[in-house]
Amino acid sequence: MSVVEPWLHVMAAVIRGQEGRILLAQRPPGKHQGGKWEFPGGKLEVGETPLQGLKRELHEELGIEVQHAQPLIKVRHVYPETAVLLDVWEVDVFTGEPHGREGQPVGWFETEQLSGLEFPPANYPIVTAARLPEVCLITPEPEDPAVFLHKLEVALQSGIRLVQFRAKRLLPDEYLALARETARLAHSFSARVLLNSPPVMLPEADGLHLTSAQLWQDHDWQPHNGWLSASCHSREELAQAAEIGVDFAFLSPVLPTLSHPGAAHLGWEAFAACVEQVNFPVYALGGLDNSHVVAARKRGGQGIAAIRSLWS
Ligand SMILES: Nc1nc2c([nH]c(=O)n2[C@@H]2O[C@H](COP(=O)(O)OP(=O)(O)OP(=O)(O)O)[C@@H](O)[C@H]2O)c(=O)[nH]1
Ligand SMILES: [Mg+2]
Repeated sequence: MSVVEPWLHVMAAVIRGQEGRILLAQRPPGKHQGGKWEFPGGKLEVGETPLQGLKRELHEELGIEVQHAQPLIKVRHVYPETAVLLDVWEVDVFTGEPHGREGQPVGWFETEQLSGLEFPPANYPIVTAARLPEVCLITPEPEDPAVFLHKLEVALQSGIRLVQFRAKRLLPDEYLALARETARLAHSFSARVLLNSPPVMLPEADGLHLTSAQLWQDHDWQPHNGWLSASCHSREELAQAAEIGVDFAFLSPVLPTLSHPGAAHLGWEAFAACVEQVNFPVYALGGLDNSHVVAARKRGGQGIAAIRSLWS
């Protein structure tokens, strides 16, 4: 990311309503990026904290009072006219009926409708972050397929909506057969499945996940369908993931893990510093469970990913 100072600090909100629908506004025709859909918000004023600025903007533009909000993602983007830092928060509790107080059209959209709308160019990673859940299950090495699918169903019943199918010891045909079953079962819960380094990409998968070694291979990884994600363990790997155009990443190990007890880990401070340098969502991974979601969000992360703590 090029360093252009000063960044114009803009607060913007992913406002969640009933059934997770998201409130968008249309930018007035005469303004920068006019006519496009936006996450409501505006410029932070001198002396305001980000949360104060967010609350003020949403009151001014929509007439709502924010009751609860937490950081979702920060995106830096350089337009020919201005360099913006979009500081995006997720608002899940508010009072008042949102309406366009400045005459701008507003509407509620399903997350799946977002990719079909026209946004300012800076918004692509925000749309990804809005579509991704806070928690991602990474599957443990499958032993018996029937037992594996049963445990996967239990996880899906408990609310898992993103699964990274990881199976390093299966033969290619076994991998693909179980990956198809995993996608079929996950889709019946409206959950999505990323395939971790599959022998070939399957059309029924929702994304391709790369190992950190694959990041450095001279290969065009962009899948025809779905997201591209990657495993990273350092700033260098995150920068390389940005270079090849991943949609999001997993950064590990954040805390000590049971599988590698004595190994070095990043800690939350280094996690936050690494996340700050990229413009895409990053899941914290390593020694984490559901209770760490808030900590990950506070450090700029999308949420947490785990194997052990999310599997029965
Ligand atoms: N609010 C908002 N601004 C965005 C988004 N995406 C994006 O590139 N921007 C850019 O961020 C900048 C600040 O936005 P703004 O026009 O809402 O600022 P504001 O509410 O304070 O308006 P004002 O200039 O009338 O006081 C603009 O250059 C806008 O194009 C988005 O999703 N939401
Ligand atoms: Mg605005």
